[in-house]
Amino acid sequence: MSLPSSGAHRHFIGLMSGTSLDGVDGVLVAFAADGQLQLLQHASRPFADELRAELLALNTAGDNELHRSALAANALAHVYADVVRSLLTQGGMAAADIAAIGAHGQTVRHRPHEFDATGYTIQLNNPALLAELSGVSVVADFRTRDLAAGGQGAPLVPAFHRGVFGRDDRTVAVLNLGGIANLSVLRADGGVLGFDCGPANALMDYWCHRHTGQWYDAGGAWAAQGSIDVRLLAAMLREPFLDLQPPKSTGRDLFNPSWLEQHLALQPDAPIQAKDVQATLAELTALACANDVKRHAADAKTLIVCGGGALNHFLMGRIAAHLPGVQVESSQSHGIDPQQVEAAAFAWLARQCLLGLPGNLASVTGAAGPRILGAIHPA
Ligand SMILES: Nc1ncnc2c1ncn2[C@@H]1O[C@H](COP(=O)(O)OP(=O)(O)OP(=O)(O)O)[C@@H](O)[C@H]1O
Ligand SMILES: CC(=O)N[C@H]1[C@@H]2OC[C@@H](O2)[C@@H](O)[C@@H]1O[C@H](C)C(=O)O
Repeated sequence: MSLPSSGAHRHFIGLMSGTSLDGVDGVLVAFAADGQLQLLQHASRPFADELRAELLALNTAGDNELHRSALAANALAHVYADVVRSLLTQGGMAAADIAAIGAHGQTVRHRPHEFDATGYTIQLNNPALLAELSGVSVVADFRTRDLAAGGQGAPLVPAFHRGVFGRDDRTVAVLNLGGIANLSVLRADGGVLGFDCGPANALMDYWCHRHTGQWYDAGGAWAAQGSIDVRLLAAMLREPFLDLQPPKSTGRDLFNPSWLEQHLALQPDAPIQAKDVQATLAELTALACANDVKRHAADAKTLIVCGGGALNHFLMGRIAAHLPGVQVESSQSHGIDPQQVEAAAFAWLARQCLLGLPGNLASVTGAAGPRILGAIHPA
C-alpha cells in the first residue's frame, strides 16, 4: 500500500466504532519511510449489551442526554483503552513506541448544514481519558473541521482508499458496508469522488436482532431464505436521499428503525414475513449501492468491498447480480481484512494530523478546501 509518508512517526493505532454499533475495531500499523503502510495487529471488542443499548438510545432525543452522553463517552474510552492494551501486548510494544492513536469516537448525530449554515456532527469520545489510560497521544474529533469549512464531515475514508486501492491505469470503486454504505470512486488521474449511498447493516442488524435475537445475519443466511418483497422495495427506493447528488452523507438520523417501521406500516398487504423483510433490506442496500456505481463509476471494472457487510454472502451476491461485468470482491483479496480498513484509515488520519497534512478531500466532502483534521491530546 503506497501512502504519503515523510518517514517520521512510524507506529500508529487506529480505533473505529462505527454506525453498526457492534463494537470497536483497532489496528496497530507501521508507516515506512517509502510510504508503505503495514498492518501489524488487529484487535476488536464487542460492546457490552448495556453500552450498545445506551449508545443506540443516544442516537435519538431522550432524557438527560448531556449527562448520559458524558458517561457513555467515558465507558467508550475504557473499551478503546482495552483494545489499545491488546494491540500493544500482541505487538510486543510499549505506549512510548506509538506516535498517536486515531480515535474516531461514536457518532450519535450527523446533521451537516441543517438548522443553520453549519449544522453539527457529534462523535461521543473522551480522548483526554484515553490518553490518560493508555499513555499515548490521542487524535480525535476528525469531522468537525471539515463541517466548519462547509463540508459534510463524511465520508473521510476515500483519501485513504485512494492511497491503498487506487490505480493509475484504471478507475477503481471501493464500497464500505458498515452501518451505512459509502462509495469511493478512485480515478486513474488521482481524482476522487466519495459519498454515502444509504443504509447497510444498521437496518439489517435491527431487524435481525428483533426477530432472531442475533445481532447480525451471519453470512446473510437468514436473508437468503427470504423472498424480496417488490412493493416494499420500491417504496424504500423512493427515499429522496438515494437520488441526491453528492456531496452527501447520512446516518442513523435518517436510516433508523422508525424509517423502516413507517415503510412497513404503509404496506397494503398482510404483514410481510420477517425473513422476507430481511431479504428486502439486503436488496435495498445492494440496489442503492449498485445504482451509485453505475451512476458515478460506470467505467470501473472492479468493486472492492470492505466493512463487515463484505462477510454477508447474500448481500455480496445481490450486489454482483446488479453489476454484470464488474468484479465484486472483498478487500481481503487485496491484502486487507475488510473489518480493518476503517480503523487503518483513522491511524492514517491521525498521522496526517501530526504531520500537519490535510485529511479531507474537498472533492468528496464539499469543503471549501483541504483541512488538517483532528484535535491532539498529548500523552
Ligand atoms: N459474518 C458476518 N456476516 C454478515 N454480516 C456481518 C458479519 N460480520 C460482521 N457483519 C456485519 O458487519 C457489521 C459491522 O461492520 P463494520 O465494523 O464495518 O461497521 P461499522 O464500522 O460499525 O460501520 P460504519 O462503516 O457505518 O462506520 C455488523 O454489525 C454486521 O452487520
Ligand atoms: C458521521 C459518520 O460517522 N459517518 C460514517 C458512517 O459510517 C459509514 C458512513 O456513514 C461514512 O460516511 C462514515 O464513516 C466512515 C469511516 C468515513 O468517514 O469515511
